[in-house]
Amino acid sequence: MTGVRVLKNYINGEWVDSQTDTFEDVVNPATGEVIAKVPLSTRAELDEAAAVAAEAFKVWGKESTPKRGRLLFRLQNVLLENTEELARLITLENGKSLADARGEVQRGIENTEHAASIVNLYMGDTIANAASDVEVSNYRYPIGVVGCITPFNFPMMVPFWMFPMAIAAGNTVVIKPSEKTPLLMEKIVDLTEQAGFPKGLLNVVYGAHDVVNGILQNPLVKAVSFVGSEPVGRYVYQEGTKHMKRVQALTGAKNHTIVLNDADLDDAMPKILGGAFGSAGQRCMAAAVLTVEDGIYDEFMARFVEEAKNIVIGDGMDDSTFLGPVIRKENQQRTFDYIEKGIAAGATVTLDGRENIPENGFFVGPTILENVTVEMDIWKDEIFAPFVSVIRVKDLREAVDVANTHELANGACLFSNDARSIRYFRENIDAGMLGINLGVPAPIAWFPFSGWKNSFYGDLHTNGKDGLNFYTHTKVVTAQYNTKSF
Ligand SMILES: NC(=O)c1ccc[n+]([C@@H]2O[C@H](COP(=O)([O-])OP(=O)(O)OC[C@H]3O[C@@H](n4cnc5c(N)ncnc54)[C@H](O)[C@@H]3O)[C@@H](O)[C@H]2O)c1
Repeated sequence: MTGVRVLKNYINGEWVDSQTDTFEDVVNPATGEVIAKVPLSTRAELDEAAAVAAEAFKVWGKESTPKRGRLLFRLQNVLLENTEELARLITLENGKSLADARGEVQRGIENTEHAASIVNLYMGDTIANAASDVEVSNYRYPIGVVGCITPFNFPMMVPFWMFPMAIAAGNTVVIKPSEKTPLLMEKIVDLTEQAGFPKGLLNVVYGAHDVVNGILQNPLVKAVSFVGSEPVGRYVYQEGTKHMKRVQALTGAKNHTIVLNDADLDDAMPKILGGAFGSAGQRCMAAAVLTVEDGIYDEFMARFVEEAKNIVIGDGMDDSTFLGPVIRKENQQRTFDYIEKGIAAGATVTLDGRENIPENGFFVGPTILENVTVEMDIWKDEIFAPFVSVIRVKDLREAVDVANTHELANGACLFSNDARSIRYFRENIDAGMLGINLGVPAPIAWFPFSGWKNSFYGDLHTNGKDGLNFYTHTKVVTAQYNTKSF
């Protein structure tokens, strides 16, 4: 393993070599070049990280809420000083354009700010007069060690949905970033050290199935926050709850974007292109299916295809790039296979992502298939690539029915300026995150984020006040003070 840097676990404030004999390549998807090796940490290393975090919790769990908030505000400041370096690191290992990476960094910073702010406001509630002379208070306490498992597609934003809020609430953390994008977490750890994080507060191990099982089965881990694909999220939820953990699992998506006859195409077009092809379609809010109303279909498609053809493909490091690569060669091949599956099932390829792509790296051009039906795999499966399935619908009702047929109901978008249509959409669509005249509604730290049906398993969502609730448990104290005798 000469020449390529090998990442280390981060346990109790120290970088330590993994004793594993299994490593994976960290690859720049724009070039195929191996840029580092990541260990698949052993179960013993995970257990050690959990034990260290449990020890650190004995102190951190008793710290005052202002102190916890201040630590996170310090982290926020350090992050603000390093935004460009963070964005470049995201692009290097994930492939997304620098513009997308910069946006991701901002959202991570906002999540830190939100966690730091909210913790002093929402750690309990009181009813002063619940009954005659009776006061009821709901006190919130941290739950202990939190396990965080994150995906490759948002190596900064998703960890920041989790660990700042967990730490603000008084917990300690073992985080396992995706083995495909581990470099960003290494940088984040450096920044937490600069911010003054105490030893053991945040620990990092790597790997996939074995180490995730370690997190799910270790009795010291009290809650698990997962974001990733549906099959893995389902497993994490089932295995975690089997081991009596509190689990939230945000999983896959197949978001439908509805374009109605009255849509303002000048406004809608760049947003839909961004939703479909931004971050190479590797977003849980990607516009994977377009349902377009009959009356505007031809005009919309003519413009959409023409503009998709003009998208600049290349290394995300180049500021002019709009569409970077997908994460791995297998993902590229899998996407090409879906084009063939679509053709075999009767769909029409309007724009073929196998054509006009750079030779090196794992690129897929903007891909558009028409005449798609809900029986086809290209509609059913989350392809997670710059691949759009288009369905012509007769009206909004049909569009909503199509979207509601899908089990991966993370988000949905509507392009219309008609108030009645907007209300019908909002009231009848079965999805968690809605965009009105927006291609992709970005997660906002101050609001919950999660989908419906199989896009989310668990009870309490990420972000917003729900985030704090997930990382705490309550003591409700009912007290009678007998003040009547005063
Ligand atoms: N709902 C959301 O908010 C949201 C946000 C971001 C990403 N996602 C989803 O994440 C997916 C893309 O990320 P990904 O490809 O990294 O997901 P993934 O499910 O392959 O991996 C997610 C995490 O699980 C681990 N993992 C992988 N295989 C495992 C296994 N067999 N057992 C245990 N752990 C395993 C990975 O190491 C990683 O840390 C997409 O499905 C996307 O929709 C969802």
